[in-house]
Amino acid sequence: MNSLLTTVDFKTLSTYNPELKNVVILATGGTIAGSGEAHKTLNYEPGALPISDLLASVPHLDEVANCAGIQVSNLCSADITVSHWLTLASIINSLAGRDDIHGFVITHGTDTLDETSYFLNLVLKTDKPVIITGSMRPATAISADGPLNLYQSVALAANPEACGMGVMVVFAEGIYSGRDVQKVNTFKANAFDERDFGCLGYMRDSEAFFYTRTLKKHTTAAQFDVSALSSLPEVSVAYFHVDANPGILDYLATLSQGIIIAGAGGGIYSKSWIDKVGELKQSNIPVVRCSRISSGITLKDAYIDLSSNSIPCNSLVPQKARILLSLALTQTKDYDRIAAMYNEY
Ligand SMILES: NC(=O)C[C@H](N)C(=O)O
Repeated sequence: MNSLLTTVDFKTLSTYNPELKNVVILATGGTIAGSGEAHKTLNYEPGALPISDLLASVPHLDEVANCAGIQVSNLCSADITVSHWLTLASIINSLAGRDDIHGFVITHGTDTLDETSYFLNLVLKTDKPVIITGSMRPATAISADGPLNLYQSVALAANPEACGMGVMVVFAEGIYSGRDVQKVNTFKANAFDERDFGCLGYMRDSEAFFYTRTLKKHTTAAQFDVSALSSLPEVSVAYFHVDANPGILDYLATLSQGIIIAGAGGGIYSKSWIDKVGELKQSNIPVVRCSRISSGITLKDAYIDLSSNSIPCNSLVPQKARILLSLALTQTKDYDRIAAMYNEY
């Protein structure tokens, strides 16, 4: 058993209130734990402050839930690895079985938060709320946005309405699905949105207002089980552009068991890439087509899928299509089965 699990004991909290729900906070780092000069939001150290400081910075948090923190890592989210994902999945899947734990919040850097959200959405085996949040301004900045994001995430994690909704992201008073959330601005505090679909709802103070839910499979309905894995099949992303060298695909094939192409328009690429993708199919390296455009869908297309050599991604962005292909490859290399997953998830 992971030694971090034994540290979760709500009754030892000086503020413990038996009337409230119990929420576990898993801290991974990011700007929400960043430290620097108050007026410099560009130059700071991400992942510098411990979870205890983050919790202490949120007034009235002990009125919405009893919170126990676990420091999983403390780094910039560009340094998150599959090993961190497997650790998060294993901790949450283990703790979710406890009757005295009602929800989870993960604090995370915003730059790869969309990827961690989708991965966990596919591999967690719980209906209990799992909320991911972060901040755009470091904890030490003027008008730091982390404390409100954390306050509202804990409130949502303690809210029974959030059960069974899949992994969600709370950011700048919006509630987003882990499947569709994407970062849409490099520096503004309102940095997240959902591909084409708006958001699931809003947070106002500690109250949640839901308006919609995702129809795609997740958590307890998903078929993926990573509990026995220490790594995932390697999948790389190739970005297509005018006159792109098909040799890139040859190179990626030496590193990868599957390849995602971020194609132009509806996920297309040149004849030289079409030929190369055909060769990859012969070599048993599945290729999934996505678009480098951040909205719309990528479907089967007579021009590009001449002999069904590639699998269209439906509506996932390349970095999320990569996660699904990696998980799919833990079960199959069959093109039809993988294609079905891109419609289900
Ligand atoms: N706003 C942030 O959290 C950005 C930071 N570089 C990270 O992803 O860790």
